[in-house]
Amino acid sequence: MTQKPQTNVLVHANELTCIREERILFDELSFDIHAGDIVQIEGPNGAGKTSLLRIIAGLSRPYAGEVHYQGQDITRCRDEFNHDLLYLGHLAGVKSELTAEENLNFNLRISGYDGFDTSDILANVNLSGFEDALAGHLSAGQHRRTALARLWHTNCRVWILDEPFTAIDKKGVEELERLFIKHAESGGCVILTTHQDMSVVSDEQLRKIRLDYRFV
Ligand SMILES: Nc1ncnc2c1ncn2[C@@H]1O[C@H](COP(=O)(O)OP(=O)(O)OP(=O)(O)O)[C@@H](O)[C@H]1O
Repeated sequence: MTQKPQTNVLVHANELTCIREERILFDELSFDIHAGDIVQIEGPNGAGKTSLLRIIAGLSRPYAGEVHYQGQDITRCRDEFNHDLLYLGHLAGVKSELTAEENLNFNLRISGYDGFDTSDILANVNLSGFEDALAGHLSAGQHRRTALARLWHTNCRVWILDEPFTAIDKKGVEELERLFIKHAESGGCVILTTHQDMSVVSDEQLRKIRLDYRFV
């Protein structure tokens, strides 16, 4: 089913149903995500938050329903959607055998960016002096920051971030929150999961979509 797009709806979830191991995680779930939205998918462990993010990102298929990007089913505008999508999963896509700088370079290049001063970008995430450290030798928080560094340099409008604050210290979380606000204000959207409360993004700026663990 193709929906008529509202002008500022970026992502539309249309009656999504997800079943895992014979358990219905969510059923006929629909929502719109607009330009300017910061949306937290919340719910207890195992409720289906990561499953929902992966479906929105087109990484896995729902049992039923579709995801639309700017009015088109994402299975029919995959190139355009992927071009505008930045997905950061649990495992964050950081290679332990590469340095922090090599990881960032790699991630920027596969997203089509080249020739940038990566040391400036790493400075944004407090990794100055660690450019040449192997990611495998970094602390958990520094490892995560290596993955997050690309957020400071992307033109992608849709950010889907699975637990971006994991292992990040308080100041780092606040910097990320400010970046989310800036991104939303410039016409993008952020869809994230976190078990932490946010302190910079206000209740008015944050939309929540709740999933509850179901017993069937
Ligand atoms: N590919 C899969 N195959 C089978 N079961 C899966 C798969 N992916 C997720 N599940 C199951 O679906 C349920 C929801 O998992 P999911 O990772 O989406 O939850 P979550 O809400 O993100 O949890 P958490 O807060 O712990 O990260 C879990 O019971 C999980 O074991």
